Amino acid sequence: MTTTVPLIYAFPEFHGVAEAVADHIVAAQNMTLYNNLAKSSSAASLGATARKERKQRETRFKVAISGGSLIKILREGLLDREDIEWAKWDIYFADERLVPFSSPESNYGQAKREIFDRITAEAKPNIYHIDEALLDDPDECADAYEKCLIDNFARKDSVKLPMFDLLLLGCAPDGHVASLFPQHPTLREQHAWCVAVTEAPKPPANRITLTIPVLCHAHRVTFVVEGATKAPIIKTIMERPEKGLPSSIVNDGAAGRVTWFVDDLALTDVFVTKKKYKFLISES
Ligand SMILES: O=C(O)[C@H](O)[C@@H](O)[C@H](O)[C@H](O)COP(=O)(O)O
Repeated sequence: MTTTVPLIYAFPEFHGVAEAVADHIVAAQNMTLYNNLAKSSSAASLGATARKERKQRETRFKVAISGGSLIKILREGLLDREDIEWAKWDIYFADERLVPFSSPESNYGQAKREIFDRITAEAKPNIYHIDEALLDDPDECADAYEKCLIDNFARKDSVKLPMFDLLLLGCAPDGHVASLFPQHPTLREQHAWCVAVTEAPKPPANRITLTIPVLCHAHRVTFVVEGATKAPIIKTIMERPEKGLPSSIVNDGAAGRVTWFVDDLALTDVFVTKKKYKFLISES
């Protein structure tokens, strides 16, 4: 297993993190839209229709988000900003809990109430959520969501894995990421883009999740982690990658493309060894 020096954005006081995460997201948005525009304009060999289609597809910012406390941080950081081009965003879910959207447990439901419904921009982002009619059939639900990804990431153009421009992920105290749980068989999935999770150790038991290959293939992966309850797991992820926790697998698998936004409390246990880390924003 490779050892990498994690990039950690560390905050002595967490109230600044929503803004810092938002700055990071806007930088990623601008870079993606600018680069993709340049790329699609130079695709001169394509026919006019193909060029138009490709341009429409490529000049979008493709983001996947997980649930939990991340949603509130995104709401705090993103809603008041004017430099977010919501109309060019395609928002997917890294995982979803199979409960009605009206439930407080629903990732889409929470994101809708906290963020999507409050976007004042005239042009809204495209939101890709699960099919609520398939809640009782986890496999069908996962297959349908994978089909949605295939349609939008054009597997027919021999795309082997979808490449999100940005993943925004939380990390749970047990080290699970999206809905990939430690030692759960879904962790070993190598081919599917999206799978059903049943008997999840954290309720609700039924979920769907993007798989490790998809998470590790993203252009940029961002973890946002706060609170003292996360301190032990942050230490384990940073210092014991051989334990193979889901978050460690993504941290290693996307090495060089991963950034962590971690508050002071969650860093308590690694501060003693902080010289090992590259702190981009440190204690000043
Ligand atoms: O649906 C889920 O369970 C989430 O997507 C999950 O992966 C979440 O990101 C972590 O559990 C962290 O959640 P907290 O930030 O709320 O601790």
